Amino acid sequence: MIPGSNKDHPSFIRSFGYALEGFVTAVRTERNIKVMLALGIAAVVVGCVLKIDLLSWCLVALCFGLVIFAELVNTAIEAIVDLATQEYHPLAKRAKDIAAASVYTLSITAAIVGIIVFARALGLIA
Ligand SMILES: Nc1ncnc2c1ncn2[C@@H]1O[C@H](COP(=O)(O)OP(=O)(O)OP(=O)(O)O)[C@@H](O)[C@H]1O
Repeated sequence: MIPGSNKDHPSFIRSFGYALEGFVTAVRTERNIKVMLALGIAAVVVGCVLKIDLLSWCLVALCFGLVIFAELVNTAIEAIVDLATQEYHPLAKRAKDIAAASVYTLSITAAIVGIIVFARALGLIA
């Protein structure tokens, strides 16, 4: 039986375990998540080197988390679409393209925030 399909929902710890499993699977199978994690780690290193302030750390953490979140949701949507059809379908294309667009929208936003945060830390902007 699929866990959670009856009235006995999995415990919090077991649910967290499934979520962790999902995260590990996504990191193992999706190149984009690896790239985003590497960029996030790079941002943390640059933040340490430039000694950015607390609010800037909050912005870096928020952007990092949101981009990873979007990529995870995008990966889940891709899996659902592939489960629904292995054939070419305009709606499958629409769903995957829009899900991918959400990741790029957030990535570009995070890049702009990162440029502003680090440019300010370097004294390039007030
Ligand atoms: N069943 C389908 N029907 C129509 N178009 C599809 C279908 N599956 C994929 N596509 C098209 O191919 C593109 C790439 O799909 P794919 O599933 O390979 O995602 P991906 O390139 O692995 O995405 P990501 O890089 O985020 O992992 C989609 O954005 C969509 O335009």
